[in-house]
Amino acid sequence: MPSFPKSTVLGYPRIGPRRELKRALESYWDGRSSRAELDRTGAELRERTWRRLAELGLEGLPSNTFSLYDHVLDTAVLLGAVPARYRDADDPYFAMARGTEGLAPLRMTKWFDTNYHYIVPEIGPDTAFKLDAAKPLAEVREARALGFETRPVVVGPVTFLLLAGALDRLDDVLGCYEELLSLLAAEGVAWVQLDEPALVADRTGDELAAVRSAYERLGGLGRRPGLFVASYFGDLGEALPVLAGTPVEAIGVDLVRGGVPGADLTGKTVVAGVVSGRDVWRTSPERALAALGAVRASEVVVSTSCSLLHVPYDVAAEPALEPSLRDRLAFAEQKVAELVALSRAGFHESPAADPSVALPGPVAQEERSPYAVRAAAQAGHLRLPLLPTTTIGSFPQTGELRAARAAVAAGTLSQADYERRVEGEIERAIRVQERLGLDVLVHGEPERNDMVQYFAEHLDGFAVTANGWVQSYGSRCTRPPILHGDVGRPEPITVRWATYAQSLTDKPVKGMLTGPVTIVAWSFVRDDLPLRDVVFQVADAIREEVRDLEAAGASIIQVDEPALRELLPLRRGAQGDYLEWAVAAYRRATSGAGDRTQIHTHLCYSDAGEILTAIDGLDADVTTIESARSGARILGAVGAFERGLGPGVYDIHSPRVPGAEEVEDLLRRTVRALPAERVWVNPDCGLKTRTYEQVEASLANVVAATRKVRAELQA
Ligand code: MET
Ligand SMILES: [Zn+2]
Repeated sequence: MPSFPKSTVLGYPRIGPRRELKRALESYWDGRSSRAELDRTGAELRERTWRRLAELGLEGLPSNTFSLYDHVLDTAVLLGAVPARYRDADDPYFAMARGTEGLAPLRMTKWFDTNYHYIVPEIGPDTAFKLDAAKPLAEVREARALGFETRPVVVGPVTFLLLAGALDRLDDVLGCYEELLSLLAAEGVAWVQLDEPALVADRTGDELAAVRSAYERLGGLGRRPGLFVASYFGDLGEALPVLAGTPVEAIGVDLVRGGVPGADLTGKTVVAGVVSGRDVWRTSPERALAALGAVRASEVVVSTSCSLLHVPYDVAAEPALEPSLRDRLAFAEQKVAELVALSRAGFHESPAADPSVALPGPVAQEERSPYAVRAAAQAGHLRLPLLPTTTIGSFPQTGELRAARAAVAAGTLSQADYERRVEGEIERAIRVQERLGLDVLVHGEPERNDMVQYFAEHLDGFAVTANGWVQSYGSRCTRPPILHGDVGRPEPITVRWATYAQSLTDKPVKGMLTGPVTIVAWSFVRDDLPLRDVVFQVADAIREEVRDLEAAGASIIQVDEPALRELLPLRRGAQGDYLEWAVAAYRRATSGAGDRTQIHTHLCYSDAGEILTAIDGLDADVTTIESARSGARILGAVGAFERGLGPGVYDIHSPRVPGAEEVEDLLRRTVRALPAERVWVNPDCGLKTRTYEQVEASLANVVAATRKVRAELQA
């Protein structure tokens, strides 16, 4: 077996330094450009990446890390797992990813504990696997034509099947992997990378046995490339000795989140992930070298802890960042330079020390009164009808508003003119809600580009980037803020908009905030501080905002935590501790509110059932939660929930307008599962991605259905 190159990355960003792929995809989807043009953009981005990695001195270049949408979907195509209903679509790949007129897309969910979303493969007992190796082979050849030998990267068989909930199909799928390895060997490929991140979560004995048999079988193949099994996002734990006992030549371990393997791995190459792929901070050479030195193996390769897909491209594209912060940052390009330095001289310059912060101490936690006391105080004050109707916060973000924000940034629109437009949007949203007859209104969030970035822009201790885009799914990217210092709230953030909205109506308007866990989950956070302390500090800033909203007259304040589930540790053993401090942070942010102030929270993902106890622990007076999209499955689990609950009756992820009967049906199911006095009626999530036309028609049906069910209950 040829030896493994001295330095490598497990994967690289693919959206393009200026989101070239996003533009090419969206223009192709809209019919403004051809497939050939899209493919040309893809080829340019791949070439650019290989050239840049080689220029920086990286030895082991990956291929097949590019994707037009998602690498898990690519793997499904590779294995022939395309459900029959998509095969006749004009473009089956994008039909699976995005749906067509008559065809819903495949399900999408979050990739382990990241904010990247993958397409969930649909595999049944009848799925006929059949290898289609066109993509990895084409990329190997394309790179070779440019003078680069590459290592194709493919999702491994165990992770792929676990994500699809179909590990029982292992034998069938392994036939395809064997065939792939033979083809790659015939192509002259020296190494292949099989990604098995699922091995860093708790696995049963049967699952570990599947790992053993899979890699014994693939390893036993006569003519094949070297096998590199990559794990990431945590420690391999029990899976390490299992893998080490198979004939695979190289094992990738995450030494940022996991520990240095205690076992002696002589005979294997260890691809040591010492440069983090999950944050934006420069690597401490001392720590990296110590970890590299402690690995006992035949060869040690310097690598990233996971694919660099989860970080932006280049710090050099951020001239506006403060120099003292910029010097501490490493995006993908800088991380590659670190790897090369670590592999060559075994040393590189230490990053500047992080500034010290005043970590929040324990607060004398004021607890709110018991729910019954609060509920009575709120009922007397709010005087809401049975089955109150509300929405989740955002109203449609119009193109004009986005253009206005860009114009402010470009200096062609004054701040005062922009603020007048925001007020105009608030007024529009309030009028629409009044006309529809909703009971609890929202201001519509027109001032927010994003529910986290907006707060980051107004809090001390955060920086926002100009080009720091990270792929979230398909063509969608976010720019996570960077939490780098002491978090503080220099002045009220949302109060003026909330007050303006309330001045327009007699109905209650909810104050609208993002919770501390979500702000931290969707930011790049300092790696030298315990996450818990950082979250508490953010909680204290939100707490001040809650108090100011209350003082300004808000009778209802919503604090959203849609990312509560996302930070849940992959190993069960660590989950309890996390949930405890996450819940404590939420309560710290909200417990300053008086009994008469109704606290709402909002969560949106289909598997909320798993953390229902923690959601209950948030102690919010009202919880709105996604339900319609997942066929109201959550209703089976929420019967014991003792406070207000609004399982969504309108799936806002689809442009479809739900009929009044459909909403009525969902609502009837809800009032059968829960006491009617506790039920709220609302959509699954915010309305920002919808049009006013869709929203008005849908909400009219929601209100009509509610009135009907309400009248029956009161009869
Ligand atoms: C992803 S949860 C979104 C909540 C936010 N208040 C909104 O309505 O957009
Ligand atoms: Zn939501």
